[in-house]
Amino acid sequence: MIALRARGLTKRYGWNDSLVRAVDEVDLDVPAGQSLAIMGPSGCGKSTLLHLLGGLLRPTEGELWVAGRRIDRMSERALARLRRDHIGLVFQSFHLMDELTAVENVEMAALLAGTSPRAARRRAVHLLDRVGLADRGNHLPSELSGGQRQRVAIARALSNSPQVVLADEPTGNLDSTASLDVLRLFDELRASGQTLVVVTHDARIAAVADRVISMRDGAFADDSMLAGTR
Ligand SMILES: Nc1ncnc2c1ncn2[C@@H]1O[C@H](COP(=O)(O)OP(=O)(O)OP(=O)(O)O)[C@@H](O)[C@H]1O
Repeated sequence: MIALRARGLTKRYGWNDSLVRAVDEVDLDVPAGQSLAIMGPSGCGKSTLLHLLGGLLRPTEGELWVAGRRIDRMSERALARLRRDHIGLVFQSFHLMDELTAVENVEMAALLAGTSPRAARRRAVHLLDRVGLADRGNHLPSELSGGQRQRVAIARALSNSPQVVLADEPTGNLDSTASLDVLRLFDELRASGQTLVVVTHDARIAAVADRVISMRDGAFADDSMLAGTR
């Protein structure tokens, strides 16, 4: 099964002299269970591509399927539902709610999706345990280290059992010890068969991915499958 498929995916900003082809006719197939790292110099289009794949940005041209659904012309309402039900998002700056505890941050999406409070709490506790934070559920984000906050954000991203987890520089704000914790977690997710797309400058994250794509000027410059090496 293909989790993500893009054909001629293009995102342009501006026009005439100020035209930027942030993503330029990209073709991509990510089979379910594959972990993919996207690398490349600043400004090459990595974040734009990830935002397109997550239905957070609309392409200027091209076709895009996520979890078997064509999304490039989907209504905003249907897109919001698709993000809620099938996509997990992890950002560089965590995006946790400061006034909610770790467990409340993780259960929030399930509650909004209509899961019962008891089931949402049970799942959130399970996910915090999975990311190694069983004893931090009642802490506020301000009481957690950067690495712990990012692990809470990853637990939250997993709360809807997403078909695809998309992460934009998940270790970008972390020191190297904290990055290592997040890296181990991504490696565990990869080993468990979670489909993952991670935009990263961190060669250690790329080293644990099944496949690494390098971008240059909005297009793929190099695509290496690391299959067989693990
Ligand atoms: N909203 C916008 N309006 C105009 N241009 C934009 C916009 N967002 C991004 N761009 C341009 O699109 C190109 C790709 O940007 P993008 O953020 O995707 O790159 P990136 O590879 O993720 O960079 P970085 O590694 O620095 O985060 C850049 O030239 C950027 O200036």
